Amino acid sequence: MSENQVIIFDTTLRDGEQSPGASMTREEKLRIARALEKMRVDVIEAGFAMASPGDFESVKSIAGHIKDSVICSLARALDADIDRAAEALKPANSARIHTFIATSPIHMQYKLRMTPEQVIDQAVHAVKRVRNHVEDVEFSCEDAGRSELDFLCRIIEAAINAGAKTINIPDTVGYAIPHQFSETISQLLNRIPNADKAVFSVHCHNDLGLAVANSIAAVANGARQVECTINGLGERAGNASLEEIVMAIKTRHDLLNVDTKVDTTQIVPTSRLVSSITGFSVQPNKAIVGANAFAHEAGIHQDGVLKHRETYEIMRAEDVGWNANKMVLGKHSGRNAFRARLVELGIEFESDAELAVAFGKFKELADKKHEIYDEDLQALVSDTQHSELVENYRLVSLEAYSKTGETPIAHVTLEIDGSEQTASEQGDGPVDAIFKAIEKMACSNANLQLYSVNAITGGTDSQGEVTVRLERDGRIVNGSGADTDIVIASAKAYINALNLITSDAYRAHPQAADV
Ligand SMILES: CC(=O)SCCNC(=O)CCNC(=O)[C@H](O)C(C)(C)COP(=O)(O)OP(=O)(O)OC[C@H]1O[C@@H](n2cnc3c(N)ncnc32)[C@H](O)[C@@H]1OP(=O)(O)O
Ligand SMILES: CC(C)C(=O)C(=O)O
Ligand SMILES: [Mg+2]
Repeated sequence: MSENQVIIFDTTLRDGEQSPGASMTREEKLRIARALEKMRVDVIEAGFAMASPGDFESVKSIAGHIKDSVICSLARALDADIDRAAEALKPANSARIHTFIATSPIHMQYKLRMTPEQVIDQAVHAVKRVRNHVEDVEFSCEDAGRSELDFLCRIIEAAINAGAKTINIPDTVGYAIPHQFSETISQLLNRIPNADKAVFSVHCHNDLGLAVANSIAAVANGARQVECTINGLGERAGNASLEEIVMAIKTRHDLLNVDTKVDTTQIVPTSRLVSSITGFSVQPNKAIVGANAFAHEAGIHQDGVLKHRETYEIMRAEDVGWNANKMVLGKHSGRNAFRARLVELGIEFESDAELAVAFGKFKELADKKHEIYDEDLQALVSDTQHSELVENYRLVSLEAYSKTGETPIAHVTLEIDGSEQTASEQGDGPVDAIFKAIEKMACSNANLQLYSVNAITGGTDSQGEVTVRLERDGRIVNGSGADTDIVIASAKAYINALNLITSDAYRAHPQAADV
């Protein structure tokens, strides 16, 4: 292995599963292990064989099916744990046993109730026991982040002499700070006489939100294995997230000068798999795999990205498994992104003035809705492009009232040929009452043939698009109206149909009447 390669040790199936509520079945673990293998993760910690018969079977099953990654089981520094791990790993192509014991004063005194000398003896015994089963021994100093440096040097030297090939330095409770943690790694590598006989690894927790920063600081100072989990799943605030570690190493190769073997295009599919199996959703602003990680809504950013992607992106969405980056149209978007999206949808404006009108309507809509979808744009543009239509009827205001047990009533004010009129009507529902009130003023004698409502997009803040079909003297028109308020959308659609059916242009070209 090149000295510039960082081994990616995934512990989603062991430490990730220790996250309360994240327990997985054997089949689920196997699916995730297959995804990790496809991603070319070097080592998969498949479980803790001693923990339960189910975990034993999971480790065994993964060991039997996964051939391209090393399969590992955790074991306390106890013969029974180590033998159980070895049993579960029998079917593996390449097996590793990861044995550990706590080395911090607080853990040794209160949890293990052992002296430091006893802990060293037990660690050495455990490493030797593992060596009776497999060559590939990993030894961890649990709570190394709060352990004394001199003691770490002593126990690690002894563990390497006993046959440990990987020495893991966990920051078990997420206590470390990057510059301090990197100093610890440097000191260990410099002071332990046989340090060159083992790969130094780190395993950081995220209690202070520093798991990735600490891991990267350690890599910069000589650590060559990082233990991490998909989506940062793990005990309490989680472990260092695999996707962040791998992409930091890839993106800042200029600074770190190391590589991993990971196929980064598998990151997003694997993240989704872990999220769907555990039910732990990924927050939208999560680095790399969050829904917004490659999305831009701000007009200035969108403009920059459209002109030159790297102005606001340090990675390519496609490199981590997204289809592409995303321009989200919303209230912070600008004209350039608006126009670009419309061009993609095959919609072009004849003049800048027409674009300006549509953009104005878009901003009004964006103030009411979180996100504007393609269907919203299509409805909005079709509204704008029919604006050459002579508007004999214009909605000024409406009020609709409905209450259980009472007949709905609507008060509508229209501008008809320039002057305002108001009418009130009752109906079977608020929409029926509105249509009756409009008809009372318009006296179009048109027949309502169709009324349909579509939620343009999902969510209760979605725009409703209403279609109203009117017929008069054999002429049929479809009017449409869109609004976040479905009752207003209905009135707009009816009035649009009235304008169409009374328009000379449409009278001259009846085939244009369907919009
Ligand atoms: C930092 C980490 O993530 S460490 C891994 C944590 N993961 C887990 O604990 C998940 C799986 N664990 C389990 O299923 C159970 O705890 C088991 C099966 C391992 C052990 O269960 P039990 O035998 O009932 O013991 P229990 O969990 O109550 O206590 C742990 C015992 O292990 C001892 N112990 C803890 N770590 C080690 C170690 N590395 N080496 C040796 N003994 C240890 C404790 O001192 C305690 O011993 P005691 O019973 O003599 O006081
Ligand atoms: C078992 C060890 C490596 C661990 O998970 C930790 O210390 O956090
Ligand atoms: Mg851990």
